[in-house]
Amino acid sequence: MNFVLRPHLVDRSRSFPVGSVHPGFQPRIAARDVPLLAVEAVSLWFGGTVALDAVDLSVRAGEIHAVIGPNGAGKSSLINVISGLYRPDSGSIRIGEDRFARVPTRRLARLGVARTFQNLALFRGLTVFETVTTGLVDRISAGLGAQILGLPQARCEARALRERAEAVIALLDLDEYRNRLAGTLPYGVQKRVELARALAPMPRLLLLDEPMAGMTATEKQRMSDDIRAVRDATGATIVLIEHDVGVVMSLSDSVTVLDHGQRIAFGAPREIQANPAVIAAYLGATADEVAA
Ligand SMILES: Nc1ncnc2c1ncn2[C@@H]1O[C@H](COP(=O)(O)OP(=O)(O)OP(=O)(O)O)[C@@H](O)[C@H]1O
Repeated sequence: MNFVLRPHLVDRSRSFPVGSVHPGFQPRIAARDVPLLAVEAVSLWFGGTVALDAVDLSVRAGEIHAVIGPNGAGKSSLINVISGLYRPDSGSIRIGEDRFARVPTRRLARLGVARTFQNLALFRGLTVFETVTTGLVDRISAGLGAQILGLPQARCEARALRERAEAVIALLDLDEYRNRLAGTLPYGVQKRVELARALAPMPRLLLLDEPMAGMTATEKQRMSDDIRAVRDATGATIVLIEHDVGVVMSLSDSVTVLDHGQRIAFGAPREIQANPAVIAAYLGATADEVAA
């Protein structure tokens, strides 16, 4: 992998149209029409409970794709299958050119996949900068001896990783917090730090399990802006679970709706909003409420 990072060029005030990539980052895949992720007829059972029932999903490179559905619909199970935590009972997962019956968790970083979890999981004793650099551990190739001795290769690598962390901190506007203990920051900022840590290895596929859970409306708006900025700056493909329909409709390029483990709808947010099955099954609301 060969990323070029120019943190001084990371400027969030610039707007990058879909299909372009921020000059501070060079992602591995930037082609938009190629499906980066394909979930093919995946089923997953827990005893007698079907969590995923022959679910298909296809996400093009550079898209923001939302997975929605009522409680117990299978959303987390789907993310856990894509990130290799669960082995599906049948079906396959394709990431880029590679197809798996079970995604190998140990190869996730090399496959260019990173994820966040529903619950915050930050080390309380680490600063924001240190937390972000923990996302880069898999990127260290110099041996321990070379690091201890400060050999040129190790020094060069350390500098590149530091620059990587700096670029992410700049992109997510975390500069003012960089030396603060991550666990002491307001909840919304901690979630941003978590996003920064996941982004640090420059994944081509970023899986976000309820990144806005428990947030106020203002924090959600901020997180939406951040997620969009990440996609626009890095070209990463983003799959996220979110309950707030308003957020999903304004943030996503495409949406999958699950109910009782089945995919009941897939399409652009506007189509989803008007889909009677979605309104009935997931939202339990009127079309007007969905559109609100
Ligand atoms: N580890 C597990 N063991 C047993 N059953 C499970 C497990 N994980 C999920 N399930 C079951 O699988 C189904 C799908 O659960 P999942 O957590 O994927 O749904 P979800 O859409 O993410 O729900 P929520 O919005 O409440 O987080 C549910 O019936 C759930 O009870």
